[in-house]
Amino acid sequence: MATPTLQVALDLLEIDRAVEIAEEAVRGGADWIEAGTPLIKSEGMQAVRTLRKAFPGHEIVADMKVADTGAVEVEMAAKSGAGIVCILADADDTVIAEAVRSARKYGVRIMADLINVQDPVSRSRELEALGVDYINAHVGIDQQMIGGSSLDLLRRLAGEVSIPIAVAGGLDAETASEAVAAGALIVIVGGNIVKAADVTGAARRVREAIDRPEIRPREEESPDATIRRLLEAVSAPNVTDAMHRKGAMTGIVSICGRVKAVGRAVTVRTIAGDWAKPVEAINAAVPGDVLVISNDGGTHIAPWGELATHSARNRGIVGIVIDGAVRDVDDIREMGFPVFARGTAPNAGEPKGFGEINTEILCCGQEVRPGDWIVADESGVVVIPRERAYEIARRAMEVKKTEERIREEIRRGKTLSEVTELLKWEKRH
Ligand SMILES: O=C(CO)[C@H](O)[C@H](O)COP(=O)(O)O
Repeated sequence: MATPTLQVALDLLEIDRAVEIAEEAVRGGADWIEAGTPLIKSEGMQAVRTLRKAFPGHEIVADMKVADTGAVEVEMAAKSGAGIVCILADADDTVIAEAVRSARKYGVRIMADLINVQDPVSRSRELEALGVDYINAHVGIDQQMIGGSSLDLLRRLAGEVSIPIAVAGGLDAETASEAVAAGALIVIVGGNIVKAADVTGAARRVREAIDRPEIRPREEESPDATIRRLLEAVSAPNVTDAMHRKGAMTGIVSICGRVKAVGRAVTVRTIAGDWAKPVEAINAAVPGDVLVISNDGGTHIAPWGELATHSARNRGIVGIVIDGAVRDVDDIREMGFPVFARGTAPNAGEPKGFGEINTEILCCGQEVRPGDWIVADESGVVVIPRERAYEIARRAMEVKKTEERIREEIRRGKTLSEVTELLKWEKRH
């Protein structure tokens, strides 16, 4: 069996960082170096030229995702030093044919990216007939966030074409190994190498895994369990970043300091000083839920205290969020239970029974529906609409991973604005 090729995809915006990361990835065993589409869009063909110069002994892949003007775009990449140029498999046959003619003229190869192709098997056969050199079974980053799997796509292609098959899309050491076992000859890894603090270590793990391909039995996980696992691993700031800075409640703080709550919302609407519905809602919850109480934002009278907290904890509720006040703060702090509130007040009011359980509510400026996901930590409380929970959990994990590499570069001595090239990316008016 041929040794599989490891291609590291530099999906970054800054060429200097890309070169540094590529050097580390090569030390870990990367063979081919890809100028990722974002890097090419940010830096232009200069990205390809710089990589060509920095890595004279390595194949440079230009992920142009060519959709039109096949000849000229392949020529640009070839003249800048790419040995392989990526085009969109979905492009019209005229574009593919022109790209192939140009590739033959300039001595480079063409990789066709199957991203978003409706019938990948028959399109791959057509591409082979058109002279494409490699097929890339690729599920894009946005598609991965809603559960798209490049391994599933790859398995559909196995044995259908005779040109080499590459695979890309969210691969890590384990899935890369499975991909080779399923027939991939080129394994393309982006985020799970380039976002790691230890890029060399991450590349080495993938290298070792693809050199010993195997299919490991995978434990099935329910969608809710996946969402919870991911959200428990990220912070409330990671989540709001993933939601384009949306979803955060305002004017609410953690009563117990460094605690965290992740769960589906059981919602309660009541009036200030009426603690009947909040306490009744404990019975409506299942283990793992978070109670979210809209209490008219009143901070002079508390609908929640230590006995309710005690009862909620017994029920398996993992957190309380109150658009209002809480009391018995000393006892709750001793319990270390995640309670988030606008403020504190010693008086409790009366159990009158106004309001409703599990209807849409407005809590600290955010709409919350029953079953929406809540992530609350010392930075604040964020609401994730239930229908986007899987996607946002995946995206929040990507935010966290991106920060790992930035943190590492700051640790090595760069300032944050240097790492992110802040001045360059200020919005132009
Ligand atoms: O082409 C790409 C995105 O369009 C990426 O380079 C490719 O998906 C590999 O990156 P990752 O491993 O992060 O998915």
